[in-house]
Amino acid sequence: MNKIKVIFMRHGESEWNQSNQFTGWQDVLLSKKGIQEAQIAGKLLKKNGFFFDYAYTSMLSRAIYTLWYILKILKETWIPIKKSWQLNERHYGALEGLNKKKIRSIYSKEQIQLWRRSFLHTPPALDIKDTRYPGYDRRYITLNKNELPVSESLENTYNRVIPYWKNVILPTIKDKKKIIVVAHGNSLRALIKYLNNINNDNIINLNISTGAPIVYEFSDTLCPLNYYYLK
Ligand SMILES: O=C(O)[C@@H](CO)OP(=O)(O)O
Repeated sequence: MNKIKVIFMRHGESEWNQSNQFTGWQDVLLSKKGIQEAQIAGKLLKKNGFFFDYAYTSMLSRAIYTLWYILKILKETWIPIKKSWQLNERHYGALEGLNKKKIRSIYSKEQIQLWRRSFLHTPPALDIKDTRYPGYDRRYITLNKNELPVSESLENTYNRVIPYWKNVILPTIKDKKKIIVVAHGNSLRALIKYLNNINNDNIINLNISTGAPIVYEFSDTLCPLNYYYLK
């Protein structure tokens, strides 16, 4: 059986990963370590003979820059790159910008863990008058009000990522194109939940590392088989 390999990758470490702040849709840059992770990932992909016809990423700089570093190393900066808000990190609502450890003085560790890793719990919402509301960001100008989040559970994230996977990414794979998807911890958790049929209780245990390429293998009829981190 001829396996189809698709690369999924979470962006390299961001400045806010480093300072331990909730990030979500806030557009922060890669840290120095994050840039190195992206470059190492590019070299690893090159060494393992990967090449791409098409790339997918989010509207957020940390994912876009990660992809650029990889494509630069592969000498494939010329391939089409499709950037979409559906691949963005989950919106972290009013938590965006706050320190993940410091909020333990306000909320219990268990509550924070449910917001961060459960499927159904939604972090406290942003007020739409808040300057962090994505409606004020020009890059989301084409989104209607229902699509602009004020906070998202993993379920809400899943509900935008999976239709995008089915309607946009999958047809490209069916068309025999080699693809790479550079996205975020929670948009990728949603995607892997779907592909691996992980139930709502078990998804709490799935974490995705920064800057590490994941090889996802599909059968020639596009049935999800398994995945592993490229070593
Ligand atoms: O802050 C975020 O946007 C994400 C990813 O860094 O955090 P978490 O690991 O809590 O989902």
